[in-house]
Parts: sequence; structure tokens; C-alpha cells
Amino acid sequence: MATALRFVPEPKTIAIVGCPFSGGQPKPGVDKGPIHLVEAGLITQLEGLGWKVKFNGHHQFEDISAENDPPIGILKNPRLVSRVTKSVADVVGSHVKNGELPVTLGGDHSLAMGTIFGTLSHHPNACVVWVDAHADINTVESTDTGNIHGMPLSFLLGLGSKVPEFSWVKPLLKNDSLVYIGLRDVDPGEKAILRENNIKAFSMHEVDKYGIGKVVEMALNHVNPNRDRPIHLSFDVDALDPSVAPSTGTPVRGGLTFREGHYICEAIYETGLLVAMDLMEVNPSLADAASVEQTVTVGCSLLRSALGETLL
Ligand SMILES: NC(=[NH2+])NCCC[C@H](N)C(=O)O
Ligand SMILES: [Mn+2]
Ligand SMILES: [Mn+2]
Repeated sequence: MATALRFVPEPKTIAIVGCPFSGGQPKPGVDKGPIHLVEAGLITQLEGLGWKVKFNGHHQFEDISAENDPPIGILKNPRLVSRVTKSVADVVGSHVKNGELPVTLGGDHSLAMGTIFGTLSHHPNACVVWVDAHADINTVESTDTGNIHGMPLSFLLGLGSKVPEFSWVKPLLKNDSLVYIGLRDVDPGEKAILRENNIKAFSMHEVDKYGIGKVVEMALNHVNPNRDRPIHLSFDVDALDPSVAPSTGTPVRGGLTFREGHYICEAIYETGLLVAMDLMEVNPSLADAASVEQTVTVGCSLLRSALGETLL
């Protein structure tokens, strides 16, 4: 491997955390994302980069029937999402503690409540680079949909009124430890939250204006000025343009090109600071077979780029 990851000791080990979970949003199929990514050969591909890869099957989640999980306010499946993300936090946290690099495959983006909590429980100084078309920072007050995949960051930051069901989510993330790249579909309430809390975001407007190289540099300068903090990369595949990654639940046109998405991953690997990565919102049931294969293939190649694959 070209660059050693500073916070991942030898033998360099990835732990694949496959999360077939869709309870944070209403469209079926996103729970099949991790299965497709693994079946596409992801594990062999990562081994090909020199990693030891641990994978003991996809995570089994308890199910809570709808009648036992009525909405809280307008939040949908709140008990289920809370229990699933709590168990993901425990699993990801234990991998990080063991010196392994957890790669979490979603599943919907509510899972990041667990993955980031897990990372921060061992690396309290870690920063988060969130690559997405969406800000996923709605609070209980601001959400229009009640879909918790649009909310994980507000819980981690401690914004909005508290839901007792989620009392385990301590606000471990600080406003200045989060940076976004790729935003283009941000709800009015979310825009106010970003402004009021001084949260740094590079939307597609800034990608157009400065180019992706400069944007990644500015994003890292914001959360990681001395390049010494561990990085958690949470990548929602819908950050990519729908022409590049069509098979996802909430596609938004005007997204990152294939190369821009990969550049972000390569640049973060080059910092040597990556400690955990999520790849979320691959939904293999929302498109024709060719589009599904395209999306799964691009998902695998984003992961390879973040984990050391280089073009030369
Ligand atoms: N992870 C995602 N794809 N999130 C989409 C969120 C859409 C919208 N902002 C909502 O709160 O429902
Ligand atoms: Mn999104
Ligand atoms: Mn998202």
C-alpha cells in the first residue's frame, strides 16, 4: 500500500459491517445494497489492495413489527431505528477499538448515527466528511418527512428536542468537526440549521466554482487544519450524479461526476487519517439491471479508492 493509515495498526485489517437495513426511509430494497456490494466481489477487491478483510456475514437485526413501533411525533420506525443504530454503534466501536477499519455498507443513511457514534466513542477527536446530495441534519422539529435517514447528524450534534428513545446517542460530534461535500437538495429548515450552527458545507455550487481538488483541500482545512485528526468518511451514493449512480432512493440531478466522487475518496486516503468509512443508500431494486450493476460497481470502486487504490 502506498500510504500507511496512521491510526490503523498492522496487520492492516478491514472489518466489513454489512447492514441490510431500510427502516430510516420508506422505499423497500435499500436493505439489499450490502448484499449486492459483497456479491460483486468487494472483499476480493479489497484484499487485492493488500488488506486483510474480515467479514462474517451481514449484520442480523432484530425486527420490531409496525404495531409495536408507532410513530413518535412524525418520526417513522423510531424504536427500530434506535435499536439498529445502537447495535451498529457497538459493532463499529469495537472494530475501531480492535485497531480494525470498519467499512459499513448500507442500507439507509440513518445507519451513520451508529457508525459515527462508534468511531467517536474510540476517537473523540475524529472529524466527519459527509459526502451527499442531502444534509441529513433535520431535527424532530424541522423534518417534513419523518424519515430518520434525513436526520442522523442532528442527533449526533445534539440539535433539536430530544427523543427519549434515542437517549443513548450522546452528542459526541462538534459543529466544527463536520464538513459536507456535494450538497444540492437541502430543506429550508436544514439551511437554517447549517447557518445557525456555523456548519461548513461545500455544495455543488462550490464544486463548480473551485473544482473538486480545491474543495477537498478547503474541506480538510476546515475540519483538520493540521492533518492530525482521524477522519470518518460517510459517503451517500446519491452524492454522485444519477447518471453515474442511478440506483438510489432519493436521486438528485446535478451531482458529482464519476471522477469527482473518486477524487474525494483518493484524497482522503492520501491524508493517511482514515479510520472508518460508510457507503450508504445503494438500492438495487429501484432501477433496471444495468443501472443496478452500474451503481454497485461504482460503489465498490469508491471503496477501493478510499482504501488505497491509485490510478498509477
Ligand atoms: N440519506 C438520504 N438520502 N436522505 C434524504 C433526505 C431527504 C429529506 N431532506 C428528508 O429529510 O427526508
Ligand atoms: Mn442523500
Ligand atoms: Mn444521506
